[in-house]
Amino acid sequence: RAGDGGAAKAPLIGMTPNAMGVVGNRRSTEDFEFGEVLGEGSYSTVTHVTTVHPPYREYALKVLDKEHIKRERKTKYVLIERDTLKTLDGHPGIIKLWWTFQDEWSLYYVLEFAENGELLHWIKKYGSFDLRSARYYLSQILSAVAFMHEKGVIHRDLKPENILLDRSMRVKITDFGTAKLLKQEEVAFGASLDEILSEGKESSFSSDFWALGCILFQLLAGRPPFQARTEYLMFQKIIKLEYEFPLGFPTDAKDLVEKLLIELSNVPQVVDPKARLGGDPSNGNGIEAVQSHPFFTSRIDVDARPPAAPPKH
Ligand SMILES: NC(=O)c1nn(CC2CCNCC2)c2c1CCc1cnc(N=C3C=CCC=C3)nc1-2
Repeated sequence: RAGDGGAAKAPLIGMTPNAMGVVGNRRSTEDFEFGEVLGEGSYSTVTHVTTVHPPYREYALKVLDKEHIKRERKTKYVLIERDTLKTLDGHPGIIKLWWTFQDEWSLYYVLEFAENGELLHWIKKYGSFDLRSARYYLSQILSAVAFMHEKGVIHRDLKPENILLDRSMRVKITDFGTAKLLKQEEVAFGASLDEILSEGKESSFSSDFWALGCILFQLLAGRPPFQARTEYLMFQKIIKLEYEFPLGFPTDAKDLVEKLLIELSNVPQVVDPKARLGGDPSNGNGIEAVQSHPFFTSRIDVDARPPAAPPKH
């Protein structure tokens, strides 16, 4: 480090803030040992990596192919994901983007590693969750969604595949490549924002609430509410609200699912987005209405525990 005065100005050796403003001292793939591939997209691959220098840390390294991004005109989505993760930095329920770097061929996102993978894996492993476990997971997902919406981010693809679990089985939401990041002035609109957005139903906050209803159903039923052989048949079931609760589905959970799964349907009495739980923030029917629902607040007698942290894969 430089002498008097210089120390304050001289950057730490080998440590410079990147575009994220995050000081990362891993500037190339040489700094990582590559492990298993965790997931692949049309222009990216996510791999479990460990730093080769101490302190040894595990990350999920997302490698994005520059040529493919340009060819497929995906630059906008790449930037939305980066900016969204930067905007959401700091919430424990959202995968953290530690830093980024690039080389001639690729962009690299150094992301938090969620050791226990997808929530969907554990729903399939256990068949379905008990009420206490469903509340454990849904309350963490809701906390992350509340934070996202407060920051003007709509995920738009919330599902058990994109809800990851860390080594302590804590929720870590990922995959913001299709998220909508509202401009500051749009976020400033606050309560009336949802109405502006609900013209384009696919991009309003309510699409995340719909997803919460589907996730809660799946946690307790062990299957999604809507299943069909084709997308067209699926869409028909959704707009007609054609789904059935299995016998024994808990009452409070049933009520919450019914109140969340009314947004995208065209059932006459619910065309108004305000009819949906969470759909009218200006009248106290915002995300707080979901958080204060009896599903989260009523006593559960069953002394069930969320799935214990499982043995390593
Ligand atoms: N698209 C991504 O950004 C992404 N994709 N994955 C793996 C996907 C596998 C299919 N379902 C969605 C996620 C990740 C991330 C973020 C960062 C991230 C962090 N930890 C894990 N962990 C996993 C552990 C075991 C199996 C799968 C993923 N995965 C990811």
